[in-house]
Amino acid sequence: MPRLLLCAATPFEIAPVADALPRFGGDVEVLITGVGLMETAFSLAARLGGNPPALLLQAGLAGCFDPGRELGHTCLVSHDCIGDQGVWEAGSFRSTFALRFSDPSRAPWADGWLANESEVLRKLKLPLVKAVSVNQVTTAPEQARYYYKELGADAESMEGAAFHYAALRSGLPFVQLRAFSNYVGERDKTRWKLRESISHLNETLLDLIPNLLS
Ligand SMILES: O=C(O)c1cccc(C(=O)CC[C@H]2O[C@@H](n3cnc4c(=O)[nH]cnc43)[C@H](O)[C@@H]2O)c1
Repeated sequence: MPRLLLCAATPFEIAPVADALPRFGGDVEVLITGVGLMETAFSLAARLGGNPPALLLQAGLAGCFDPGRELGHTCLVSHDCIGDQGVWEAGSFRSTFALRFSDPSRAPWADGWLANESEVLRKLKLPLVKAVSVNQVTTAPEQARYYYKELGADAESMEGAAFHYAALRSGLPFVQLRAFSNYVGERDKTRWKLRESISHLNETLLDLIPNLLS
């Protein structure tokens, strides 16, 4: 019975670790959730409804908002949220919380965030960042400015919030690990650090997993 569920949106992001699974002797199970919030939420709900593992780990690439941060490096996500659920109106964004469609402090939400308060996160020696999850990869500068400067997010992904939500609703400890593959808004893939970030992500995972299992 696996003790750790390793989730990723695509098989490419975690291929080196998936190939090395036998070294964990059956303790690690891989779940490829698909890209985006909806597929991730459903995959996790379906898997966790059965025989849940003791710990959830999500690994993947992310866009980076901070131009001073070096691409390729890994970080852990302490807080995630849904960035683009709401409306752009008169030049500014109003979330469904701001529109009063729902309560930003109703569990598992805390002030509009899905926070990871797990002890396990603080024990790992990696930078902690806030992240925003989106359905549409950000290209508009005013939208990027809103996520970075107003929300205070450092990272952008398309699955993190669904993972935090499913883990919090299931009451399971969890860790979200991301490697910065690109600066948010950069659409020229030759300027992404795909190879380096996937390789760093997987090296970090191979270090982290034995720690998490010990
Ligand atoms: O083009 C390729 O060869 C390739 C190989 C592996 C992965 C990719 C991806 O594009 C991964 C998409 C995945 O990564 C997250 N991501 C990465 N950058 C961003 C971003 O700027 N904004 C939002 N999400 C980003 C996201 O979670 C996707 O699922 C390509």
